[in-house]
Amino acid sequence: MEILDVNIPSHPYQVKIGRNLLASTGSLVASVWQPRKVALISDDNVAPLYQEKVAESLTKSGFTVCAYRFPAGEQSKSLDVLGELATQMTDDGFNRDDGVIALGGGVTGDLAGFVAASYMRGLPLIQIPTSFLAQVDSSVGGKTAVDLGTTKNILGAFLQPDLVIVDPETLKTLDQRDLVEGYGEVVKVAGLTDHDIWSLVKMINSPTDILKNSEKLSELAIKYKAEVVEADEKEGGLRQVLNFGHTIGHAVEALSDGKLRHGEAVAIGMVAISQVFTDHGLTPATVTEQLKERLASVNLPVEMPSVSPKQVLAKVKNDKKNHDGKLNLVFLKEIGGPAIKSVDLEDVADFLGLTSDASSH
Ligand SMILES: O=C(O)C(=O)C[C@@H](O)[C@H](O)[C@H](O)COP(=O)(O)O
Ligand SMILES: [Zn+2]
Repeated sequence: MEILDVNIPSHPYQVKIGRNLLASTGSLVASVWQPRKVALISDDNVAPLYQEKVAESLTKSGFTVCAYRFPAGEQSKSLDVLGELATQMTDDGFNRDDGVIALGGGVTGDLAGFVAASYMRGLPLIQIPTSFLAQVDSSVGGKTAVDLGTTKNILGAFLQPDLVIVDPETLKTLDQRDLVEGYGEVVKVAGLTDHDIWSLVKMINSPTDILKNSEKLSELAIKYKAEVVEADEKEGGLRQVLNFGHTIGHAVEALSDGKLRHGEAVAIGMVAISQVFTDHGLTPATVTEQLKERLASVNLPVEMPSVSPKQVLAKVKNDKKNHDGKLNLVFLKEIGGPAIKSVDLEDVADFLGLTSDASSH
């Protein structure tokens, strides 16, 4: 088992990575929590695969498990589903002595995380990510949220988990598209940091390669993310780099009406923003080409879908990285060299080339 420390000063915790760790969930959870009642939250894809096994292990270690499930998909990251889960927890008598465990992919982590953050103003949380996207990115760092209509992650809270358990065996049950979308976030980290992870990414050319290297990729991606959130937990500065590709990515994801997965939209968003900065002479063309080539090598989408630039612009202007009338855009000066450019909101359309419905990047 690999143990990574996330040394956030106010809330340090560990990420434990190892094959078949799900079977030992009870003892792992017991290493950070006294026996208590736990809300074990999964979607209806993951619940039939792992909920019983995890519940059994927790019960053996003295926990009382209430297993809840919700319909799979981004549309469940909603206030309605949040309310349904909280209602079940109220019916089952949950209070502040209890805890929430998110068992599933990115949607589950964000949703169950926000249930934990908001129920009685905060219950402790443990993340057990079962998708590649959640393992390499969303389970670490404490972002929790739901969407409002097509506006992504607009209601949420920072709640660091007490423990993250990563079992790479769960990736074997993912369909190819789910595996590959998570890899979009890995390429993001590789672009931001270079070093070992970019060297490994350069050798990956198929979903099989992703699966073979998933453990090492998770370890490297989580190590980098831990360093960033240790330095800037609440995204006041450095953490914004983790949003590389997300400004345009979130916009096209929201406008795709469920057709694009998060990691796919981020792949499109990284190439689009990188091309913008290449056009402005701030990102070398070779960097944009390399990003595009690495993403396309596993069949991630890299071209903007046909969406109205006006609609993209409206979404982009609503971005969380918008401060004091300026939008902070993350770009790469080189592989491993992220930077942030603040652009006045009134200049964003010109800067991004989103000026008319006839043109888009
Ligand atoms: O953890 C972060 O910080 C990130 O930005 C990671 C992103 O990959 C992730 O998609 C995050 O949830 C986006 O957050 P948001 O603040 O842009 O909603
Ligand atoms: Zn993301």
